[in-house]
Amino acid sequence: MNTQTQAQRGTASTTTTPIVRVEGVEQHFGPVHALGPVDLTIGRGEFVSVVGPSGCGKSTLLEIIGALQDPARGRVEVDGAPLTGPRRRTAIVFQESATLPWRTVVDNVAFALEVRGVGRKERRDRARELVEIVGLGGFENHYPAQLSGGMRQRVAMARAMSMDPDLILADEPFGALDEQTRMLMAEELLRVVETIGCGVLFITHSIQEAVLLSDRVLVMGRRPGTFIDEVPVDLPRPRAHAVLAEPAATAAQERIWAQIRTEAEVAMRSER
Ligand SMILES: Nc1ncnc2c1ncn2[C@@H]1O[C@H](COP(=O)(O)OP(=O)(O)OP(=O)(O)O)[C@@H](O)[C@H]1O
Repeated sequence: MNTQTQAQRGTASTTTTPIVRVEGVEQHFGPVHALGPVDLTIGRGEFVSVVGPSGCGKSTLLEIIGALQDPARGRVEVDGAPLTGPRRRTAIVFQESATLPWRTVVDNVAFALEVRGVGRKERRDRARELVEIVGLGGFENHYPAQLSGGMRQRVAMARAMSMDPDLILADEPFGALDEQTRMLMAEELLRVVETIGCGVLFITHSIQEAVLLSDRVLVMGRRPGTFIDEVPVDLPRPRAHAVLAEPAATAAQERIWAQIRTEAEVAMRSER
């Protein structure tokens, strides 16, 4: 896949080495061939989404790139080096990212900095800045139980950002939120990613969300998942929801839907 254009667009680094390079990656769980083989390149500062039917292997791919599981076959390079274990600058955000219930919002965000040995004053200052960025200003001293699900997910996002990530791996991060909060969070994420310029691998079931956020959308076929289409999203940035009405956005959504429709139908029938 040609990611040169996106790699050059990236602001996080002067080098054009992609942040992620995956070659021939496969996963098997006993007799279950869960994934691949897949190849994938993510440029620096590039936002890539993966959509595909339930159970096709999307989370498996993300977990392999996050070093949460080893692939059965293939190679993964992050930031130009073979992946040997979890990386400090890879931030992972899940649907139900855990917050620490006994810590306030600001102390939850400061936690990753604390683990890295950053001094108390510096980490609190940085955490307050991030809390502000994700729109939780005024809630610094609240505890997770006093927040809505959407607000807790913002805490998780701020904590991920506190790690100064060059790569964010997000697995349905807004999947548990209501539609309205989800839309607001997607715009928030856009703003954050456009500010820090890191690479993103984003897994979603929402074609609309994928088109709104991404430079490219990869469509995965049913299990064992391989990429069956790559849809570039040629829309200017910064973006907001209004861009979804543009012809380039509707064309991209229709193309993606046409690709996954058959896959999803077959996958659904085989689950029955
Ligand atoms: N640890 C495991 N042991 C056995 N099978 C697994 C394991 N993890 C995943 N699988 C199987 O591998 C396949 C791919 O799973 P994965 O979670 O990656 O799919 P997905 O595309 O993320 O699904 P969804 O969209 O429903 O979240 C599924 O059939 C799943 O049941």
